Amino acid sequence: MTTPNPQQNTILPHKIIGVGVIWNQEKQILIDRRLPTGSMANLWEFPGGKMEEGETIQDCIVREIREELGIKIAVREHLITIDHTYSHLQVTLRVYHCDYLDGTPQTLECAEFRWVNLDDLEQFEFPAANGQIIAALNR
Ligand SMILES: Nc1nc2c([nH]c(=O)n2[C@H]2C[C@H](O)[C@@H](COP(=O)(O)OP(=O)(O)OP(=O)(O)O)O2)c(=O)[nH]1
Ligand SMILES: [Mg+2]
Repeated sequence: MTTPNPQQNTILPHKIIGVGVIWNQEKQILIDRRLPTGSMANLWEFPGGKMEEGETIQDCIVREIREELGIKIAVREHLITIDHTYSHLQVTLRVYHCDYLDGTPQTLECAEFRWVNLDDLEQFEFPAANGQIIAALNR
């Protein structure tokens, strides 16, 4: 999908991103740090990635979290959907609450990960669109 970019008068790619806010039994949230290469390098994020053809958003979130961290989760209720335009990409972040089920997180496709309390999220540097996710979690 593409969308006009009024700032540059060009066409930007548009990606649907499945994003999981993964809760453990201690009411902590799993965040990961993006790799030092590629777009938005080194920023913290909620695990997830691009939806592929033929999969549901729930399939996408389960798959991405298995690929990036090697853990099993269950996708629960929708939290928020955010449209955001970066300089190189337009994203629709479809964010769902998830329950941690099984497995020890590993840095398969991320630089590091951490279980954090909701109140501690503000200490980490996230992409610009994530301010709305954190605000929704605090409502
Ligand atoms: N997973 C995730 N992506 C986010 C968040 N906030 C945010 O702006 N994004 C953006 C960054 C990226 O442009 C896009 C996610 O795409 P990605 O590059 O991680 O996609 P992917 O995991 O499928 O990785 P790849 O195979 O394309 O390398 O969404 C967030 O909290 N979590
Ligand atoms: Mg990803």
